[in-house]
Amino acid sequence: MAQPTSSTLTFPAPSATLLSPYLPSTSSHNRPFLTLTYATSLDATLSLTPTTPTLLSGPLSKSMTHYLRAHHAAILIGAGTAIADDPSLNSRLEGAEIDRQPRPVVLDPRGRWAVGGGSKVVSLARQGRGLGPWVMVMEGVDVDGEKVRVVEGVGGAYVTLSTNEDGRFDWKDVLDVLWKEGVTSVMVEGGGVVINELLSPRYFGLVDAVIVTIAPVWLGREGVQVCPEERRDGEGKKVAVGRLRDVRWVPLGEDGVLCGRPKMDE
Ligand SMILES: NC(=O)c1ccc[n+]([C@@H]2O[C@H](COP(=O)([O-])OP(=O)(O)OC[C@H]3O[C@@H](n4cnc5c(N)ncnc54)[C@H](O)[C@@H]3O)[C@@H](O)[C@H]2O)c1
Ligand SMILES: Nc1nc(=O)c(N)c(NC[C@H](O)[C@H](O)[C@H](O)COP(=O)(O)O)[nH]1
Repeated sequence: MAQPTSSTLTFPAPSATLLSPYLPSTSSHNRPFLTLTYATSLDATLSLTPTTPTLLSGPLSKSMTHYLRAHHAAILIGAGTAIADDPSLNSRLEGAEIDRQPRPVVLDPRGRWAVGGGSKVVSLARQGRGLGPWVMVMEGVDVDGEKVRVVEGVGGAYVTLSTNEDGRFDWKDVLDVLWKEGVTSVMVEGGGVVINELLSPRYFGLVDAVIVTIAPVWLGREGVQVCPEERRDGEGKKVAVGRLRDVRWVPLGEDGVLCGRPKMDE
């Protein structure tokens, strides 16, 4: 079988069938269906360091990511990933025309992401191969006018959102903004801060599906690790944060893809 190229990826139908129960369904709770997805090493690490783009997914699981992107209305990342990776945030799946492209959303409360004409996401939007990004910033932050011009020039927007005392958005507010803009599903791709926050006891219940690619490699210390805040019962005893139910393992090349629906332990 031909290896997928970076511009036109295909995802085999039998694998797509295995993933189908985890794809977004009509939301029954007035917020977008939220899929949390990422690739991790055998030591639960997302990247070698916070600023080192690290390819973990093999060709087939990379195609899966683009298949998933084409099945969500939005793709969301934190500013750390936007800065470290200069990601494309579009779907390069064969046949994913502009009407199947997800809306890129970046949580960037302080407006740190240096989004400019040379950013991949902007350049793809200019070519009609992706949508302009929505950048969520905190109230009162002074965003450079040139960045606003570039983002708005490709149909994106800077969106202001209130923060808590730690300068963080409440995920319910983030989802609320997206829902009001007509976004019915969002694929959250990372990075570490975002993933660990969504897996924390406070937000665990917001995640509808988890799809994790596990690559056969160890990255060692100093990487960005998936390790959410601990959870304690009424007596202060440590308990598991939660687990996945309706679990399915999908082998994709040398990677294993774990799918499930999160459930917080009673
Ligand atoms: N393997 C993978 O699947 C994968 C996926 C994504 C990123 N990565 C890697 O992860 C690394 C980056 O991870 P990271 O943890 O440094 O950054 P991150 O992408 O999680 O971004 C963190 C930043 O996002 C913003 N943010 C996140 N949650 C917020 C909230 N609730 N409210 C307000 N702002 C919020 C803040 O600015 C925060 O500093 C990079 O090396 C990248 O390559 C790997
Ligand atoms: N599925 C997956 N496998 C990986 O090995 C890896 N490093 C990421 N990382 C996710 C993160 O969001 C990256 O920034 C985008 O994967 C960049 O990829 P694009 O240019 O958008 O295709 N994701």
